[in-house]
Amino acid sequence: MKQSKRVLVTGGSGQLGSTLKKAIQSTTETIDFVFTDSKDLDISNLESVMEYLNKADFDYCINCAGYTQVDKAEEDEEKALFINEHGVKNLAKACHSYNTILIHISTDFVFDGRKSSPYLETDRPSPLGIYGLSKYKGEQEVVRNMDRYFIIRTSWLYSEYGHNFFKSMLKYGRERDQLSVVFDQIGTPTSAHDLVTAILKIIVEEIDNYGIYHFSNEGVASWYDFAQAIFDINGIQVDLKPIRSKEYPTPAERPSYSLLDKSKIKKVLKTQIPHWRKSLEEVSKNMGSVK
Ligand SMILES: NC(=O)C1=CN([C@@H]2O[C@H](COP(=O)(O)OP(=O)(O)OC[C@H]3O[C@@H](n4cnc5c(N)ncnc54)[C@H](OP(=O)(O)O)[C@@H]3O)[C@@H](O)[C@H]2O)C=CC1
Ligand SMILES: Cc1cn([C@H]2C[C@H](O)[C@@H](COP(=O)(O)OP(=O)(O)O[C@H]3O[C@@H](C)C(=O)[C@@H](O)[C@H]3O)O2)c(=O)[nH]c1=O
Repeated sequence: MKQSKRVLVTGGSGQLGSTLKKAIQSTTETIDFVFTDSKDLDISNLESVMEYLNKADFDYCINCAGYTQVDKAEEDEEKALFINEHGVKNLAKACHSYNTILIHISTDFVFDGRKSSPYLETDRPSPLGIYGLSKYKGEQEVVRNMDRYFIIRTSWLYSEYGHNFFKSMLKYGRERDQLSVVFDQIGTPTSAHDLVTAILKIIVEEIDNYGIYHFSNEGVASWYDFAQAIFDINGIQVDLKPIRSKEYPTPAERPSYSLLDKSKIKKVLKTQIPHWRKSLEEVSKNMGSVK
């Protein structure tokens, strides 16, 4: 008889993968995790993916791998699609062949932001840029190639690991006297720790309501609000100026509104989700940056 669940993690050295690695150090559950990074397991190589899944009897695969550079993707379309579409297709096919449940992470950037109420899982994606398009195409490959999957769309992920807006603001806020941040893009920051908690709950409780889910922290913010809260909580004095997106031109257009409706995941996991401000205080404490 099988002793404990076996979980394969791809993209294990990125922000989400590192957060997951940290979280399992304090879990009391008997789950065997195998963390891989892009050198151990390149998801864009079908042969390697098949070989890896064949090696062990994995119950779950958590796909933390992805191409995540939103602006660079505009000039790097081929690479973004190779990882976020083709790579995810490989994982979906292999997971299907080896009876492994796939937990795949997607993004609020699959939406165009033209709605004015929180996006539901059933709303039609219409990405504005290449990154969002590549993530949407990846979602479609999962849906097309397998049955037992969770696609979790999340937004504005941050933590003490990897590259993210929270860490950029801590750096710039300390280096500069003045900063300008857009106030006309509205969404919700998500602590990677809270997302990991939800992912682990799916596995531990063997949730079998497969499908697409939305997950972010509770509450609403603009990037300007988020930056201001980062500075307040971390005791950083900087002159922060609210600006419109047109005053901060970027290669990729971002959705002006990308709030995610989380009713479905809260109901299925029978859980509450912390407000983004509360989680920001936690992550700031972990970072050791609170004054
Ligand atoms: N960051 C955010 O704000 C949000 C992220 N997401 C999604 O969450 C997921 C995790 O994001 P996050 O942790 O922030 O991203 P990171 O960029 O921090 O990590 C992604 C990881 O994927 C790895 N990777 C890239 N290409 C491959 C490949 N071909 N095979 C295997 N691994 C590969 C990278 O490794 P290497 O560095 O060696 O290339 C990196 O470690 C992504 O799918 C992303 O789209 C969703 C919403 C918001
Ligand atoms: C650094 C900076 C950014 N901005 C703006 C640019 C942009 O519109 C917004 C967010 O900036 P960033 O480029 O850091 O974040 P961005 O890479 O757009 O973040 C996105 O990443 C991908 C992976 C996702 O899936 C999304 O959910 C989202 O988190 O803030 C400023 O206005 N001032 C600044 O000083």
